[in-house]
Amino acid sequence: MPKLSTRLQRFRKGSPLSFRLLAWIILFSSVFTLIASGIQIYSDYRKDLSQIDNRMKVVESGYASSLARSLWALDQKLLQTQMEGILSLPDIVHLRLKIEPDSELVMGDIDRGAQTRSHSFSLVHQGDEMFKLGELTVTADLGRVYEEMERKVGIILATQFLKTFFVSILIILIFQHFVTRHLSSMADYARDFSLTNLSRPLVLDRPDTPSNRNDELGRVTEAINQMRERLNDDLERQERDAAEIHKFSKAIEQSPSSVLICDRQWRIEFANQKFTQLTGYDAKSILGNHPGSLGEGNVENRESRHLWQSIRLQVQRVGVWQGEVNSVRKNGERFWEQLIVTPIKDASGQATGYLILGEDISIRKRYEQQLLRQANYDILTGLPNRMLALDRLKLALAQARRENTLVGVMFLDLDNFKHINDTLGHDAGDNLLVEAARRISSCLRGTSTVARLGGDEFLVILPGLNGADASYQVADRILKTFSPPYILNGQEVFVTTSIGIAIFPTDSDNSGTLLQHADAAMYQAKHKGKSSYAHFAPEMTEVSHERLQMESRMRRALELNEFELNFQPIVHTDSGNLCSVEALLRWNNPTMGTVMPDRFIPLAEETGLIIPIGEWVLEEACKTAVSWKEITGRDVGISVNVSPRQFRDPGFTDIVMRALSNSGLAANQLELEITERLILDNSIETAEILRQLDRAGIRLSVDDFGTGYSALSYLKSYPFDTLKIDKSFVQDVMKEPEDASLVRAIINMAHSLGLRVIAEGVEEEAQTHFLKQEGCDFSQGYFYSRPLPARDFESWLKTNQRVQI
Ligand SMILES: Nc1nc2c(ncn2[C@@H]2O[C@@H]3COP(=O)(O)O[C@H]4[C@@H](O)[C@H](n5cnc6c(=O)[nH]c(N)nc65)O[C@@H]4COP(=O)(O)O[C@H]3[C@H]2O)c(=O)[nH]1
Repeated sequence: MPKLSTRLQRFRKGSPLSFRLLAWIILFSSVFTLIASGIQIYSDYRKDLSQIDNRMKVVESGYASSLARSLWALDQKLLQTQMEGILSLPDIVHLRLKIEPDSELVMGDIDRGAQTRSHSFSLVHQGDEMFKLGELTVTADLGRVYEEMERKVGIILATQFLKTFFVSILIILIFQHFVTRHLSSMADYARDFSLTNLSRPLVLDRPDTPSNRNDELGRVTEAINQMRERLNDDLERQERDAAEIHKFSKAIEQSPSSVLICDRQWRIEFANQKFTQLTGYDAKSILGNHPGSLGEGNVENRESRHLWQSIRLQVQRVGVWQGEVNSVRKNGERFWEQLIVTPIKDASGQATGYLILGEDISIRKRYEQQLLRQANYDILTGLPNRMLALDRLKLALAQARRENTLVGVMFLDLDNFKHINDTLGHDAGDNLLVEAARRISSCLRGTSTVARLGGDEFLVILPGLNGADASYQVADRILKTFSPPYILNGQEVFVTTSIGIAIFPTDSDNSGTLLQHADAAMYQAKHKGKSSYAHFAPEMTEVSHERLQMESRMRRALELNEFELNFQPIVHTDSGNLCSVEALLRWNNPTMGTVMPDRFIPLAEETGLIIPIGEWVLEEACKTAVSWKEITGRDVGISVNVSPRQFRDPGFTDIVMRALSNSGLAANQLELEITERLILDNSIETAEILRQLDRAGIRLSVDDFGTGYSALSYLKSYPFDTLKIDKSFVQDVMKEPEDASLVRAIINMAHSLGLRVIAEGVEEEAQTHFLKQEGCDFSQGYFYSRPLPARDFESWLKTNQRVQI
């Protein structure tokens, strides 16, 4: 409780309401008191007057007969005594007795100016007859009554005023205690109220009881505190929003991607630092411009106009545009960027602007082009490789079908290449291949294709022929260009070639069969004597007899239990500790011996036998992996190769899930290795199967990366966990700087896509140092262990020092 002095001070200074209240209470109560007192005084006055009247009536009733008797008896003395008796009565000051007929007796005095009241009555003798003897007029002085009234007025006014004053003070003090001081606190609170002290609630100096909480002050306090809390919340939200906005704007400003924000009319409103870095345009200088108008002359550029038109349409229809764009920097230099364009929508879903995110992918593009070259061209000769040659062959066949022409397919093999390679060395062999490629190419027209299929095998495709003769002429020309000697290691060497020819559509209308026929014809040519050509004839298919035999053996191999799995460890590159194991298939045939997968898997694929074989591999691999837990005391993951044919089989996912449930292997311990070629078909089914497997928790890896069309951008679209760099790159990292830079780029890019990397074919320690330095996650190769049969691999697991158990 504040001290009395403080309360008084507050009362005087800070409580005008109390003062005004006091004044009004005094005024009203005074008026009221005055009216009440007036009524009271008036009624007392009336009472006094009626007392006097009564007294005079009492005189009449008490003295009239005795006075009449005294008059009748003419007893003057008695009359006087009686009149003196009347005069002694209070307030009676004057008596006038008129005696009949005409005498008068007066007693007492009346002060001049005095207020009086008189009462007259007749004095009558009551005998047989009634005689009026006289009349007495009694006069009373009202002076005492008036004095009394004045005194009363004084007393009443004084007491009423004091009473009113003190009651008012009391009321005020009570009011002040219960109301106004709290109002003052509220006023002080409201005066001090600011956004900086929102956490201090308003607390009134009174007990916190339910009744206090529910009265008006309690409710106002609660309302103020609720308002404070709301403000507090709003402020906090505002601060949070501001912090978020600040964070986002910083993130956008410092984003590693370039960011452009455009308004609804595609006018640039904002560009971040990265955009300036990437394009050379200062943000301020491009505000208001269309993003497609940047770059000299771009406004006029039809290509750019079309591009932005289709971007605009797709964003409107689909809600996003994504693609790779060849953009121009301010200095005119071109670069590749990956753009994502999305609308910025308001709460009602209306586009209020557009967000354009850009990422410089020039390096990736360069490597993709390099990889593309690598995948499609033979590095040594610069000629298309097998893959590109097959593509071209398919194109040529399609064109020939449309134009009704023939296509010549030639298979070439250098007759004594192996001997030259062995005797003169690999460099001489390489030089020979380069020169042979040049000579073959020199015999062909622009539309023809010459490709190196591998080793010393070349393929020539002659599209748009009118007859088979044209292909014989080309074959003759080629044989002739081979006549001059080759200079290898300073020596003249004579090299010949054998050519097999198959013609579309007479020999086959299918590219694969055409190649087989050309191959068969080439063997025929070789048998005929070298340096010749042969056109395919059906008898030559004998060659495929071997294939048929293999196929029928393979059909029985599963029943006869001829398949076996070998296991090769995959280790952590930095520690050499075991990470997981790859299962590799072997076929132990009594006649053919151990057949390696490269020999029989393509045939298994072609014949569809890969599906039951693949199922057996999955079952066996999962079961074996579970059995290792007893040896190592921990889960060991297993990688299983899946061929495209197997993958596209409708029952594939069921087969995988069954293998997991039969063996009890956890899904995340199984990794499926899928070749890069499979992703290239880019079909919806492929994507869906991959996603199904991913959802089931199975790990997915891209195998033989670098041998197909290594488009890293495709990898983004699929849920891969791991990328396996093909051994052909890894094996030469210490010899070929180009391979080293390619491996480095693949590792970096895979990491940037969130993929882990396995290097295959690690054979030397130096390679492990290189891979460690480049941050390659895992390694696999003969350096760690060759693929081993199950029992040998178990011993490896038990004895290998590097295994962390
Ligand atoms: N030069 C060299 N080679 C190394 C080294 N380390 C491992 N390798 C070999 O590299 C191949 C790695 O397997 P891949 O790339 O998946 O290539 C495999 C895979 O694509 C396929 N394959 C193997 N088993 C299966 C299977 O069960 N199903 C299917 N569909 N394909 C399989 O056959 C291919 C060849 O298998 P393998 O002959 O066992 O050959 C294996 C392995 O023995 C090394 O340091 N140097």
